[in-house]
Amino acid sequence: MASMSTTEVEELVYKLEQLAAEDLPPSILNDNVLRRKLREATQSLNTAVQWPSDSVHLIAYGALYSSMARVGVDTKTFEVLGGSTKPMSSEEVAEKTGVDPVLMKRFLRFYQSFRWIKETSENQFTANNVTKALSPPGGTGIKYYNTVLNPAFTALPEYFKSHGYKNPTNPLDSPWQLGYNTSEHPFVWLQSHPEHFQLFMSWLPMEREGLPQWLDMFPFEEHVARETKDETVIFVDIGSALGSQSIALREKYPQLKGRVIIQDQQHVIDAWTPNARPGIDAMVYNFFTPQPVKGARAYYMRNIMHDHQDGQCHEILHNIMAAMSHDSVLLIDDIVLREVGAPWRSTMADMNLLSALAAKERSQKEWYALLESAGLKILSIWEYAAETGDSIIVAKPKEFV
Ligand SMILES: C[S@@+](CC[C@H](N)C(=O)[O-])C[C@H]1O[C@@H](n2cnc3c(N)ncnc32)[C@H](O)[C@@H]1O
Repeated sequence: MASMSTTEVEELVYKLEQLAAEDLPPSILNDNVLRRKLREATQSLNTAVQWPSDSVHLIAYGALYSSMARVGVDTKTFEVLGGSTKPMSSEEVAEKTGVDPVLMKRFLRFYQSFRWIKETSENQFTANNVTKALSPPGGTGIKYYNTVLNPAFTALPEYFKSHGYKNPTNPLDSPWQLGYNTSEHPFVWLQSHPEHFQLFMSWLPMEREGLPQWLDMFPFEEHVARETKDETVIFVDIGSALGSQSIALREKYPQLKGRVIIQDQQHVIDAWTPNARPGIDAMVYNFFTPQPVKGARAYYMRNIMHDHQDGQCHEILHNIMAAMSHDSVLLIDDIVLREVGAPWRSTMADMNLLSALAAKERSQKEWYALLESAGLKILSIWEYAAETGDSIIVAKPKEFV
């Protein structure tokens, strides 16, 4: 253990306070590695200095954070503060949001204590990076988790107790069904709950906001789309939702020749239609049935495999493999869990999948085992966001390698 004198620790505290007093400089914010190191080091230190009752309170109040964030989003408190160029008093925020001034004062006191907003002097508040993250469009994430997933999260203890602490593998008997008192699969349930479906669709494209994206790193044109013609199908986005990654691909390579196709269930394609983009074709398709688009350059799935157990993944993969040609690659965009020291963003995602779909994130070993057993060979894995372990897994049927 590094030994530091009391004076050295005081100097460190002073330096950290200086650093935190203003917005961090671009030299830190734009350096992903340095930024992550600082985040992790301060988090470890923060944990190490907690008194026992701090730890209990910070963890036990989890439900309150979610609810209070939701209140701030619903009342537009974060948005109002984020939109102001100067600090505001609680009365001013109350007037703009229509909240009782006494209540607003209590809200703002709470938010500043957790550093979701900044208190510049007595009764003067301003936005910080967290306030901005909770303002539109990011506040959608708060609504999504608070509305759609909290019932499943809340059901976890009772679910595990009543299921003998066995690893859930049946998507029709997961914490979701207990929390919602339903027997339906979540993807079916969402079809008859428009508010929840809308939140799901809105949140998906924003989930990785601020982190590096796969197209920043993966050389798509060089690896997948060389010498294409107008009629070449270059990208089939299977289970695309509203096509965020197909849109990103078109924006990154506006000159690229060839067709981009999104595929999803009927109600999702219906939601896409009013916002359809040129250069992207939409198709209703159930990935448990034979893939109708043959010989595409890339079959891409983001966050699809992680929604399913291995048996269902095999079905989906075999449907794709039967459509692939020598020139085709499979691109799986999912988390590859680190064997040691998995980051919290990836373990949260894993518990989220467990709660909603009795599904899971996979480690590198699990990915190799899954794809090998389906008859695929992994050619490479490109980790593009160390914060989450998000990666592109490039694979081909063994007979084409
Ligand atoms: C977790 S979302 C991922 C969406 C998108 N790929 C993304 O990363 O933003 C899963 C998607 O799979 C779609 N889906 C679920 N079951 C499907 C099926 N049987 N056939 C086609 N799509 C399906 C859902 O409608 C949803 O859009």
